Amino acid sequence: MSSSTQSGARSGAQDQMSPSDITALEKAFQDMLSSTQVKTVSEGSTTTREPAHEDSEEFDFEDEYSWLDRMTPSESAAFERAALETLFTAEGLPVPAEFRYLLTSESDIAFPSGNDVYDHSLTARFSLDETELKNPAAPKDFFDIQNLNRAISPADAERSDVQKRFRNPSDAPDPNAACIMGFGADNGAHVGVVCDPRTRQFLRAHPLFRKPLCIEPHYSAIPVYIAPSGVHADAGQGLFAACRITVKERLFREPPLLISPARISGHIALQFDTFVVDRVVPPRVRAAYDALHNCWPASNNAEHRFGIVRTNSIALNFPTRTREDPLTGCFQLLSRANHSCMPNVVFEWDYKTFQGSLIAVRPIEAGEEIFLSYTDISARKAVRRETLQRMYRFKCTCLKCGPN
Ligand SMILES: C[S@@+](CC[C@H](N)C(=O)[O-])C[C@H]1O[C@@H](n2cnc3c(N)ncnc32)[C@H](O)[C@@H]1O
Repeated sequence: MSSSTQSGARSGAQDQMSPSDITALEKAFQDMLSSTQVKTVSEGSTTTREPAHEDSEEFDFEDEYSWLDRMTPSESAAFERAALETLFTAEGLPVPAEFRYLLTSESDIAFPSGNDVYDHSLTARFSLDETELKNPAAPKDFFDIQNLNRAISPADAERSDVQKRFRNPSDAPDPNAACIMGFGADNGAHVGVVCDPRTRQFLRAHPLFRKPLCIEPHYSAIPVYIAPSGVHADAGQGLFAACRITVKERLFREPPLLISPARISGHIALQFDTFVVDRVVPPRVRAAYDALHNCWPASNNAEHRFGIVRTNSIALNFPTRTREDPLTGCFQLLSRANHSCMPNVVFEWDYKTFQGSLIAVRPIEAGEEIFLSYTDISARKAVRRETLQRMYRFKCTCLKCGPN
């Protein structure tokens, strides 16, 4: 499966954008494409260009934006429509409804950072909205987890093994997961978040709250592809380098599909089905989430969807949470990386831009599988094996562990 085949349904987020938002976004995007300036990111205090390749002297625009040439006919059509739309606005004419999309149902085009409309770059100003942070009122536009309870019928609950294993009336309400919210563009959240009330307050104050979240670079320009893993016959899919990747290169950034606490009660676990189905997340996100791997046995959809969270979540450091009690994220691409105790990439989460990324820790050749470590690689083999078996249900046979 290639990364572009995963991006199925139309993004609800983009559907809901106002014509002026779309125009501004389109203009910024066009400006960015025609710009001769290389966009910069700051690493700590130093501002540096993010290298496409360590060994390339000049930034190669043709190469960087070659995905424009590789657009499918429907993607091109979407661009044409967007251009038309810009014309309508310039003429002061109402924009016909059929032009109100920048995205097609097949495309998943996101906007590289550095534009001045939705700037997700690391140099962008980051300031939490103080009024929102001080606002004690429970916002109306969030689901109260208690209200979702009714979505699980008693019959379903009775049948569910998850229910039998975890459900305990004293679990509710779970302080770790008292609310469910969408984070991302208005009326079309890109990220579904299960969190505690304090985190909810922080997220509401985040500069990107209700803004479209972007994927960098565009999916078709990301130097990885998804294919059956070579690590083990049962390992499912894996991520592979599409070209040579140099050490310290950041492969891509992507926002999570879903965020949830690492420790979660059975009461909340059972809500995952409803949560994902109940349109808390838009169709694109739901489809991407459902396509992820589940290593846990499941006899119904609730168990299956909870299994996906358990299989694919990566710890994210949030200002509201401790290292011992983190929130975790499931990612469309990132979560496809398999484990090795000798990884070739590390994971990095940036709360400011709301994106996770993979960074190469050594050169990776084209066609080589990309591996993350799911556990503490300084721990003894027996400890690593036990952790991986307990949490991810596989026996690691990487070079460091050996076959036995
Ligand atoms: C986050 S997913 C990784 C992507 C997954 N392989 C897929 O098909 O989408 C984690 C699951 O992948 C499998 N896996 C990851 N690393 C593995 C390895 N080194 N050996 C065997 N299975 C592995 C296990 O089933 C694990 O629960």
